[in-house]
Amino acid sequence: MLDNLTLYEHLPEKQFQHLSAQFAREPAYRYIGLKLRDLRRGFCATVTTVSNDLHHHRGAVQGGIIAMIADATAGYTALASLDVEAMYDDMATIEFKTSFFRPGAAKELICVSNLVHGGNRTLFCAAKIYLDEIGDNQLCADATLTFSRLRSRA
Ligand SMILES: CC(C)(COP(=O)(O)OP(=O)(O)OC[C@H]1O[C@@H](n2cnc3c(N)ncnc32)[C@H](O)[C@@H]1OP(=O)(O)O)[C@@H](O)C(=O)NCCC(=O)NCCSC(=O)Cc1ccccc1
Repeated sequence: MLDNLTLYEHLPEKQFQHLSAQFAREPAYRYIGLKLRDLRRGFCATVTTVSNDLHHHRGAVQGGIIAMIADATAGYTALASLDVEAMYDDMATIEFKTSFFRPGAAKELICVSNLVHGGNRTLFCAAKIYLDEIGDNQLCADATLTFSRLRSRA
């Protein structure tokens, strides 16, 4: 999906299984058809098959849905940035900004996200949403997002 994927380490199997199973169960993601494509340490990629139900009146994907895709993908980037010992901690989005460059007119929306900075309590991520394939001419939206780590009480 990306040329420089080797920059990102694979997660330990049990952390990968836990996060990918949780992603697959997320009700809101299932509702819009958002699927996980890759999950590594500090990196996540997703794909959403666009149905007409996601469209606004001009026939492209509604902006809030695009922002949701960025939030979901970056949220899992943040979760996948944690050490395996902390794999049951969670994240809460506390802020994000999304810039829209092109209408979301596509069969698929591909989102790739990476960790920009991970502190003990606050994690900063970036996300890009592409139309159908990854490439500068296909860039639909760009987001920056901030997450607060919720430590597991278990
Ligand atoms: C937790 C914090 C971010 C910071 O709180 P602080 O500034 O330190 O303030 P304070 O301590 O005064 O607590 C205030 C209230 O916060 C809650 N609460 C606090 N600690 C915990 C905790 N450990 N666990 C659980 N809840 C906790 C609790 O209700 C408390 O109320 P209370 O005092 O009991 O009546 C809070 O502002 C918040 O929940 N904001 C909403 C975030 C949100 O909903 N974002 C959008 C969806 S996230 C998403 O989907 C992204 C994603 C994608 C993919 C994958 C993963 C994620």
